[in-house]
Amino acid sequence: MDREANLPGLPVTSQNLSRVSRPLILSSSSNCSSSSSPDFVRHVQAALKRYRPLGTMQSESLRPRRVLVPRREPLKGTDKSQDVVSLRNANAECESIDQRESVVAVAGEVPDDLSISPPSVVGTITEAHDQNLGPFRVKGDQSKPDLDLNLHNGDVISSAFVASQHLPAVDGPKKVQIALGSNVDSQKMECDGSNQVETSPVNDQDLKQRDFQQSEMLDISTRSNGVISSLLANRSALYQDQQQQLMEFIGKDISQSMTQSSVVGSTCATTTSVHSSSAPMLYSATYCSCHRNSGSHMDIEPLEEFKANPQPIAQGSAVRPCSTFQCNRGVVVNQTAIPTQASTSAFDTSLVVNDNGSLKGQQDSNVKEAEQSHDAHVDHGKSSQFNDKPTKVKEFQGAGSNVISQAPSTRNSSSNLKLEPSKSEKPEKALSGKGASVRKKNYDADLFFKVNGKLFQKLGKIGSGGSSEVYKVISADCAIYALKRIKLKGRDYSTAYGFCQEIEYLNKLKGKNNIIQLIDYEVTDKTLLKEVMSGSVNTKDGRIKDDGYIYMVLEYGEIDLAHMLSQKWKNMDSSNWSIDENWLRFYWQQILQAVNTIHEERIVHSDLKPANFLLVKGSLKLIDFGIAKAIMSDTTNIQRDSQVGTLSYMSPEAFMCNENDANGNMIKCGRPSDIWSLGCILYQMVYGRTPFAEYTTFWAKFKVITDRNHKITYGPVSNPWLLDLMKKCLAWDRNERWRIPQLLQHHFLVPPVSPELSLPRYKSCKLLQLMAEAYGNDYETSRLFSDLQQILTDPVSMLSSQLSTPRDQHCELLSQMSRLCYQVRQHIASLGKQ
Ligand SMILES: Nc1ncnc2c1ncn2[C@@H]1O[C@H](COP(=O)(O)OP(=O)(O)OP(=O)(O)O)[C@@H](O)[C@H]1O
Repeated sequence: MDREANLPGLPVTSQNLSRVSRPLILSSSSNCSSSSSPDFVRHVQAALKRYRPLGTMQSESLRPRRVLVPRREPLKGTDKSQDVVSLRNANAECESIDQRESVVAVAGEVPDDLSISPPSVVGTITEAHDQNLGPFRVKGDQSKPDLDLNLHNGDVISSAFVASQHLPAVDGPKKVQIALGSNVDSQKMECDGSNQVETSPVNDQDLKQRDFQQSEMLDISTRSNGVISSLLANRSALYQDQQQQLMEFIGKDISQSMTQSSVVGSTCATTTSVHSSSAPMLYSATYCSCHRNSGSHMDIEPLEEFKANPQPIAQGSAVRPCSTFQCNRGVVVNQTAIPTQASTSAFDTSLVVNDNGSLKGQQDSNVKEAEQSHDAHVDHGKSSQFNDKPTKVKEFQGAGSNVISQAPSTRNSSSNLKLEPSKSEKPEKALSGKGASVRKKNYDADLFFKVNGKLFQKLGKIGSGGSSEVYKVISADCAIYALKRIKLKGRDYSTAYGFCQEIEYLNKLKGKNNIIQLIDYEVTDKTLLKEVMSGSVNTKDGRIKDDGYIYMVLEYGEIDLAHMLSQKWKNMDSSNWSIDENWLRFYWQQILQAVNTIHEERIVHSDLKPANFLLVKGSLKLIDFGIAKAIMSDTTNIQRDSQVGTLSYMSPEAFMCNENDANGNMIKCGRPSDIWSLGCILYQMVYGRTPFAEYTTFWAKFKVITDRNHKITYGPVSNPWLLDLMKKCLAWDRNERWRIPQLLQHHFLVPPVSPELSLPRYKSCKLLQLMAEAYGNDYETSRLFSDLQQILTDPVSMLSSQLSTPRDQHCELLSQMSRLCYQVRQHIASLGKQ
């Protein structure tokens, strides 16, 4: 497809030159014809008349088509001849990319209650992770130079063509025509074989295929239908309306220049031409917005200062391959709506990209929804030039150091790049309940999250929990994070408070290296956050009606324990499995340490399960404090309104929370409840299933777990200390469960030396020494002695911080001692009988 050979070069005219300085390159047909090749314009008009009946606009917009016809024009004051620049799409590349993209969401959660080696689950996550780790290259049509993408499976992938290699040396301004189809499934769009960027004369067919999707965009065809003047008037009005909004938003007096731009916009009317010396930037915009939203229109508009002070652009400043950057691990990231240095290129600063990536022809109607959900295809109104530009520049210039700049891409070049203001610059409602202000998105919400003004590009969905979606994202400085997004709308207030509390806990736990670290967060409903943070939470009835999200930027974890476990079991030959004790010790200790950290902070997690331990750079870290509770200073338990947790890991008291026990005391949850959950996790690590996995319904589980006489079955294990450890955690009576400091000293983690060698340990207690000499070879007796020894010699480590007063703690120690003495007595007695 070398149609560029056929593209007639435009004659170099003074009008062409002057158009370089025209800010909004939205010249009317008449302007076009006067300022450009008359033949060219006639072509355009003829084509539009023939192929753009108004009624077909939407249906035609279904077609993701074409067309980049960048045309070089000389700079003002230069005498360089025009060149035709061709940009190509590579459908093969698109296919590759999209195939990978379809794998994005594979890393979902595995069931909490993992049974041994469920292959499908294991396979899914493993593949996802493996693939994530393995960058691959997508080579497209070899005839098309330099498509060289490093991609991550599961990532939202942006391709980058090295446009500069498609382009002749850029000597002057370029004219670019880009058509983006829309209304098409994005993947289909991107793979659509017709999505070729053709370099061609602007012929009828091209124009026919050009998609003018947005009603407020001036469509040339409407002009051809004789309504141009009214549309122009509308357009001008709309544009002024936008300006008004912007002015309100940024509070600046830009009325004069805005008026000017409005005038320019309206008189220039619509054309799909961009004249700039910085064509790469245009491509960059094209490329960016085309990513995923292949069917998008893009409106490009010059920045205000450019309009106000049109300058020809020096070539050197024009070619700034900054639209995409390649970050570590081969992730290609585009820098979509991120203009670079404002000062260097008038074209840069002139870009306003409206990426109306609606899939099914939705326009304004879907904006609200799209804004609510970044997953939806979104209309991206970008008004960066007026107020957000400095921020954006600041935000992303920081990325430079780690970035391998690439020339702009034409990958998704089925763009319809329109150079006019558009109503599609959708306002983004500030999501606060009251006083919602209107601001405009200056980024592609389909590709980016903005948290506290910082952009994070989506690389893929990691998983979703009961209440959230978690994405892998990359920041401007190329750091990978997990971004947890919780939708507030429709939730009851207490749940929403809980989510905000998670932020509170994570803030409190900052710097603790076995807790996932919160990098940044934003609660769009400021009132809600304020209430939680100030502790003035009055549980309101009803549900949250306003759109609102909680965004949490977190350290990124490679894999969670649930998936590690299923992988482990998958790798074992199930007929001949035996647990790897060192592996178990290694991770069990980390689990204990993580939970110890929060217990020391008087936080009960309440939802401990393998999926909530993440492997971050080789260490397990605890996540998901969504239902965690702080223990009030005057108690050892937390108050819960309802049963919470994940069934398979819920303690008996969590099931019976707030009920009365046999003595009429209210059953409460506290740290022992977490210990029970840990016992379930340990059990699962040992046997590959949770202790009550065979009871599948809620009621069956409820019944058996709350039955104190139910005996948990333990399969044989080679190490009796391991068995003992599980029993210590899964004692039905919460007072009998060991606390974490004890568990960290348990002989499974700290194996005892042989009885003879351990005798000196008992030196401090003659009674124990005597007993150990007599019965030390018996496993159970030596275990009991060991526990007794610990209470006697190191009671401090046994003190439970859950007990508020020293007296309670002493009583508890004595109770434990008497229980142990009783057990020793019983056991020794039984030995005599054997
Ligand atoms: N920091 C992170 N890094 C990588 N993956 C993460 C991270 N945080 C969460 N995930 C993944 O997302 C999943 C859901 O996260 P999380 O448990 O925090 O959400 P949730 O909505 O609170 O879920 P739940 O239903 O368990 O309460 C996790 O199981 C994990 O696989």
